[in-house]
Amino acid sequence: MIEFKNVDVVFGKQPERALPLMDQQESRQTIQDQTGLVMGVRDASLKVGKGEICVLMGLSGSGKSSLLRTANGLNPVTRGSILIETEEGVQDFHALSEDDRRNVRMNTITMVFQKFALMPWLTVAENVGFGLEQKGLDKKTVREKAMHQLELVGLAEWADKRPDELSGGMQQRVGLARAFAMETDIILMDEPFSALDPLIRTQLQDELLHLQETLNKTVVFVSHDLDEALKLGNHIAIMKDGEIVQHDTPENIVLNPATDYVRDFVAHTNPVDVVNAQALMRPLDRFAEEDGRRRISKRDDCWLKLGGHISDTRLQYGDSTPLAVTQWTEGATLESLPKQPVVVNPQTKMQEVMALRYQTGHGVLVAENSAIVGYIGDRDIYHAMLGKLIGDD
Ligand SMILES: Nc1ncnc2c1ncn2[C@@H]1O[C@H](COP(=O)(O)OP(=O)(O)OP(=O)(O)O)[C@@H](O)[C@H]1O
Repeated sequence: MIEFKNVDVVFGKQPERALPLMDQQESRQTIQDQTGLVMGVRDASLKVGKGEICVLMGLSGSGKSSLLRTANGLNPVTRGSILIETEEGVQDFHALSEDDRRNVRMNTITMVFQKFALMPWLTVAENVGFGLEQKGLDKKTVREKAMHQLELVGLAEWADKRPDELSGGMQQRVGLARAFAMETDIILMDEPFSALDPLIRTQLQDELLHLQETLNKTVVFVSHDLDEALKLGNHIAIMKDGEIVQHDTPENIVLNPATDYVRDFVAHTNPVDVVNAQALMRPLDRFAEEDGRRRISKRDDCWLKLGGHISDTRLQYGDSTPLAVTQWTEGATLESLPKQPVVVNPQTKMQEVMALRYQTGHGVLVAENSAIVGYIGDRDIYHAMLGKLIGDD
């Protein structure tokens, strides 16, 4: 876990001089004109839990890197604090002694940069093991750990080559392997894929998501690419002029932009690609209960009767025969579906939900841990298409 609490970053001599002006909400330009100081970040608060990827997003100069770099001491914190969960408990990073801070940097935090920063005179495996060697691990363990990480990123057979024999994408994979080899809980990533071709970039994003499934790191990831942010982030923090203007789930960023700046960012995003069943659905408690059934739609006189198991659940229109429901498995062919209501999991993408709605002729049910938790009808789909969040009537 890492938490940024009311972090201000000011560059220049005697940076505290900027604080009163910042508190008066003066603009960056005014602060610079009056003090000669550059405001990098103003009052940024953000918490990233274990297993989460938080993407800092914004235009060039919005303060993403300035904020990220406070998390391992590469940038000063002029005011505010950064709390980091370490083996010794939660620590206020900038209040620590130089030695303790070094320990946190060594054992808890790793950073991956845009440029691969590999040492050309070392082999690939030596590059991956470099930090571990600095930590004082013996040569055999270092080699084993390095090889394990190289296997994870599919580069084991390149272990004894020099970095310049590898393509850019492969070098960045080595960068990832090196970061993961440190086995730290927190990984900071500053535009790690920006220098790569689009195709390689997509592959590395997929690989990062795949690794994250098992490694469960706390990741703070800087990007200026909305598609990348939407794909990778459990949460996205959009920054403008040094401030976080919205910190939210990808779905909410797209469906409920907090300001015009965010709205402009997401204007060309198709919600179908981003929104999932969880965000689309209306939770069950939104539907009135009568005689042990819930009324799903007044217009269609549609009722849901929950059973102990999903297989006992029934959807009924008026007095017609109750319909059994069937669990949808991701990737199954739509054409072979019976004309029967389906149940999806909360992560199912809107695109698929719409296809299922169309194919089955019924609304779509959502289940989590084998219990129905919500329902997606046409109205919910229209709302999302119109950029409104579910339930805002
Ligand atoms: N070391 C520094 N000294 C002085 N000003 C700095 C320093 N680092 C960053 N800045 C300024 O702080 C502001 C925020 O920059 P920052 O690099 O954090 O933005 P960014 O959103 O990461 O942009 P980019 O995508 O271009 O990297 C900018 O005005 C920048 O010029």
